[in-house]
Amino acid sequence: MSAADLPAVPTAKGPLLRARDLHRSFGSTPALRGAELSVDAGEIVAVMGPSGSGKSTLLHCLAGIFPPDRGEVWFDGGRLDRLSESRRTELRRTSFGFVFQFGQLVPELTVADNIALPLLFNRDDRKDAYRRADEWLTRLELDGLGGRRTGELSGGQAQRVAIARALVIHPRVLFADEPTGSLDSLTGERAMDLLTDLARAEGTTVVLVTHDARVAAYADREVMVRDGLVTSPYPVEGGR
Ligand SMILES: Nc1ncnc2c1ncn2[C@@H]1O[C@H](COP(=O)(O)OP(=O)(O)OP(=O)(O)O)[C@@H](O)[C@H]1O
Repeated sequence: MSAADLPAVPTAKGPLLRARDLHRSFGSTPALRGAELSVDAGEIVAVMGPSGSGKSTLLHCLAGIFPPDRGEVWFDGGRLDRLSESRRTELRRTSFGFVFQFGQLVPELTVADNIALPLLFNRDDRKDAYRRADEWLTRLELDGLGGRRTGELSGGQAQRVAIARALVIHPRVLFADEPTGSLDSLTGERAMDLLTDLARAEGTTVVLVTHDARVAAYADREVMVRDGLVTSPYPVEGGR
């Protein structure tokens, strides 16, 4: 899906991703209570905040994993929250990459299979998909590991495979939720070095949820979520 398929485009230029007055509850538990966030193209933004403050829910709404109960999500000038479930799924497959803390790789498949998978889902040529997977293996310092099952990898290697798999489609936005949460600090720093260097080289926008200030320090900008609201920096004039 291209941005042209999204509903009416009111702005020629503006943030790539924007949340306006997002509300989302789970049963009687409010997770978001009017969250606002704007992210420019190419920006790396860290979303910080205490446990249970609504960070992951904000990320899930921004990525169209589920729609908010109320409020708006804009992507590339179009209303993401108004898309059908199937169009949101397609957008995630073609334009967004994801790195989570755990369990994102398919353990029965090899490292190369895992990285090529998003390309194969998008019906890319098989040979080309594996060639590109190979390139990303090198970029993530995983040379020689393409034939291994992902269950045989160290935590740091597995997380770098997950980063390669997220970036192989050249996503417009990379969503990362506690990407180093299961790693020791040195291994986590190496993963963050690679993630942010590659995102900057590719011009990929990154929304990074973390409670770790050392991880957030890799971002261009930090925002704080508290009690379902983005409290810092507060939205300022001109749409930010
Ligand atoms: N699927 C769900 N079902 C029920 N409640 C949920 C669900 N997801 C989130 N919540 C609740 O919504 C609130 C916000 O959760 P969320 O996971 O967004 O916070 P978070 O800041 O990412 O927390 P953490 O840092 O601990 O991952 C919490 O009270 C949480 O218990």
